[in-house]
Amino acid sequence: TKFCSKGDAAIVMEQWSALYNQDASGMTKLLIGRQIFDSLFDRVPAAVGLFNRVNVADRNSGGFSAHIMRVIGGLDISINSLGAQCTLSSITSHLLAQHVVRDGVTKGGFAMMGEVLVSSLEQLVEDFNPDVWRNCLMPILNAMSKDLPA
Ligand code: HEM
Repeated sequence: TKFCSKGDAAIVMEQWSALYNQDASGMTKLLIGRQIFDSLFDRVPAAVGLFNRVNVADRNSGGFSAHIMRVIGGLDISINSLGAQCTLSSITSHLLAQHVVRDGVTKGGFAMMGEVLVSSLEQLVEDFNPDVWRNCLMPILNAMSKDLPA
């Protein structure tokens, strides 16, 4: 299997930046993130409880909205670093460290997040190619979760 070739990375970065860029309003970014979390929670209702600290009980609250923006921001800088291996690996190891300390966060949860991202982005990105996106998202998510429990 070939993981995220330069050509794949270029497509993903370009398609991502068409969706998530400086012209997209904060509200648009929040809606993208909310859709991703809603579909994660639809598939894995048990995951909701992991986010009690950030007021997941009210998904429109400031606390949960701010959480969504931290996550989507982490995804954004990761995708934007697909062409820069060193930068990407320092970002993913930082994100890994931020998750290792959270009880209940698992590799399985990240695998599910990968599927959720692909199916949500499919509806938002023009000319979406799921294989290309998988090739590039999986290494990011795997690196972010490599020391988590299964
Ligand atoms: C695209 C994948 C993901 C990215 C980029 C991401 C990014 C982040 C970021 C930036 C934070 C804030 C860290 C901090 O301020 O300490 C965070 C917190 C957290 N993440 Fe993730 N995350 C991802 C996926 C997941 C998944 C799949 C789970 C669980 C199944 C998860 C569970 C959590 C939890 C429980 C917190 C702590 C919330 C709190 O502040 O109480 N994350 N994540």
